[in-house]
Amino acid sequence: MPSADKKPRTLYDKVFRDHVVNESQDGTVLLYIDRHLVHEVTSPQAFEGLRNARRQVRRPDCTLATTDHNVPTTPRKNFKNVGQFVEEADSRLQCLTLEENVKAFGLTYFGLGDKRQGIVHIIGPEQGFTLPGTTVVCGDSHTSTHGAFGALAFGIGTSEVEHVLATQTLITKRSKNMRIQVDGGLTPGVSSKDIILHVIGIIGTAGGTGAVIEFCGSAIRGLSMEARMSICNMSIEAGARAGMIAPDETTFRYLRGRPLAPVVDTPEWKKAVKYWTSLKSDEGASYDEEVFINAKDIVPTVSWGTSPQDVVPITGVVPDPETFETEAKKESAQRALEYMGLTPGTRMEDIELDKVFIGSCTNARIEDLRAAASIVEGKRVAVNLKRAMVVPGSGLVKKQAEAEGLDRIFQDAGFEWREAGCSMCLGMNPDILSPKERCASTSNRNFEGRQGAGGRTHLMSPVMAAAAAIVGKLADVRSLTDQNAVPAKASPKVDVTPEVSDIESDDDLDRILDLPEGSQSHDGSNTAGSSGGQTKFTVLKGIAASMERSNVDTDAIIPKQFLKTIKRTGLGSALFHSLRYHDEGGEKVDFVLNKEPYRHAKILIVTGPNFGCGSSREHAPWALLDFGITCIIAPSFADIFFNNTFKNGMLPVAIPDQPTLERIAEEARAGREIEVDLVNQRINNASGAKLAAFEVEEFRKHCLVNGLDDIGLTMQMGDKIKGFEDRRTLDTPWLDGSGYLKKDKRKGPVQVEAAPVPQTNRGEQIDEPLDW
Ligand SMILES: CC(C)[C@H](C(=O)O)[C@@H](O)C(=O)O
Ligand code: SF4
Repeated sequence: MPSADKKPRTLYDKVFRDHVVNESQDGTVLLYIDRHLVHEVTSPQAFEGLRNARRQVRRPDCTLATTDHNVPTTPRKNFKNVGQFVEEADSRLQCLTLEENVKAFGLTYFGLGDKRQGIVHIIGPEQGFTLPGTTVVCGDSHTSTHGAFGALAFGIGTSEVEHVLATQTLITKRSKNMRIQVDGGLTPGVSSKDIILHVIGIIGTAGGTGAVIEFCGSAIRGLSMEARMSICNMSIEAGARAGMIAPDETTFRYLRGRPLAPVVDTPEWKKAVKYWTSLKSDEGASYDEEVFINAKDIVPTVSWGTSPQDVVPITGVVPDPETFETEAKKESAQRALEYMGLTPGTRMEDIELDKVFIGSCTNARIEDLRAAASIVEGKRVAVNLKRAMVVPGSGLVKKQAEAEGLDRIFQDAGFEWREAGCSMCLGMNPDILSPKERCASTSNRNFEGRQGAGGRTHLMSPVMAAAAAIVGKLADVRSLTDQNAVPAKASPKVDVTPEVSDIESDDDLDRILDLPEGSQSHDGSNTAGSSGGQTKFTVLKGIAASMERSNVDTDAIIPKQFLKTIKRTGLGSALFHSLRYHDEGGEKVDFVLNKEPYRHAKILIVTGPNFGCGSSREHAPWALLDFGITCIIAPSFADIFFNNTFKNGMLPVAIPDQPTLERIAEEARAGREIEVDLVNQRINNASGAKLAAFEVEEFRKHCLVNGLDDIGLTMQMGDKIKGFEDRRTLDTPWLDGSGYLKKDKRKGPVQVEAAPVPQTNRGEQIDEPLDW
């Protein structure tokens, strides 16, 4: 709740401050988590951890689970159960494991037989589970999506999933504040996906590292909630911890009537709206970084390379690596072009495609499908395409699209119309690209092998993907539509003079509370633990392997096919899989970890920045650990990866000074051992002479040196957490889950058999079978 303190604060500062359970002198914060989304890939090991420690889920009423990554998107007409439906054994095991866990721990679950199932980041907002001013986490990097509501939403690793399940809190630190202001009107054919691709093109995939980005400005204000979600979704591709947009009338209108939002026109709704309206940055709040963009400069944008920052206007050409500033950038562009099978100077519009994918948590909401359908209506998919598919983000999006006849439009044009899931966004399910196949995709990552080993991804907006499907090549949507008008359904609602107003008085609030439905679619008792538990890290001496790469993503550290395990161990042989092995099998002799003495490396030195970017998969540190590497030294790290390493008794050391890092790398290249002394925060050569000093947060060091399990430590703060929860119940009663769980006076919230919610988020009755 707003405090009397007058220091101007940002939106992020406010939401963060409202969730502090405890703050230590070194700035380590125990943060309360309001909403926890769970999926099958990043939760099995967390539930196993709970079982091993005999812990319960603290707040089942604030936890919502679904299955999305592994699920086939084939028709579910004959669906009986997951065991029969999911053919691939590892995928099946992961889905079944989630089902066992949600039953055992009493969680609400939308399984494959439930129309509310879908991609975790689509269903949270759709259900009203995601609310302004909340903290939202999920073992998934695109949790940033939920920031569109003015929530502080971020991805976490599996150890942190376990921590939240057990304690409903996380141990964290304050992030920096970054503001990206986009002003003016968007030109025809340009959508929110183009805004975010443009932004990432400017600030780069490490541009937001360590920061929470607040998106603001008239262009952002003019966007619908769904369009805002696409922007916040990809803040992680900009390296940020989270993305946020201040809630406004558009937000409140979207939330009206959602099953888990406060009921409209009740005192609770009024109280909630009043609080939500206070969630905006104060006049004069300061930011560590600011970027200003004129919306007029944004054109339909596509990616050419293997990083989301590799973007150009569709009217542009494939860039020449020689024009890049540094040797490292030249090399990485060269490598990207080789992988993508592209030649510098080729017009983007001349690039022929094999497949088109419209889907993913970035762009598989109803407005995305409407926009794409408006482009393909009455046309045919180009004959050169092997496949064009539309994968709605949830069962409810699918149902709504069918009610509007969008499925027919797509199918008549030659698209496949599929069931909800992550599908070809990352290919953990049967929807994948074959090697060298080129795909126009509305997803968010174009990393090597992302959509299938050897597959080539071009990122773009739904209307651009639709245009590409019709032309058979990357295409400018503007050439398929009236140049002077935004096609009726082709772009999210854009309002150059947005209807944003400050709420200064009770009259203003009343006006907001009276908002009509509007034109927007309505889509839609813990065992106290003791701390003890992990391997201690004090001094590590050993062989170090050196890699000369930048932006090494977690997909490269451990590709998706290895995420199907339900264990933490056994991933070492798959570490850096595509860098380490040939497609046909057999080791690549040049790769450092295939050479002696580096096969026995205990330390990894990476000379380029932003190691571990992309996905939140804790499988990345698990694979390094299983290989034998417990310390990684690099100029900088992506936030989630950095956190995940500590949770596994590993030490990431940031050495931003390039000459110092080079000195350490030289020792490694010479095959000499190095020594990482955490206690004294020094890196030494084999004979003990100092090569570098390094920084490490006090609390993290304390846990590593003493081998402490932070869940156990947090549980010792049970009283403080309980106190916070009591206050939360008074201040924001709508956050105690009531939608799917009933409360028992003695036991607190307990799970009940899921009865059909009275209404879907679009107002119709649900009559489909529910899982339980
Ligand atoms: C599986 C999950 C950990 C991962 C993520 O965190 O992003 C996935 O959703 C992805 O998009 O790569
Ligand atoms: S990015 Fe792709 S794989 Fe990850 S949650 Fe979104 S749709 Fe699923």
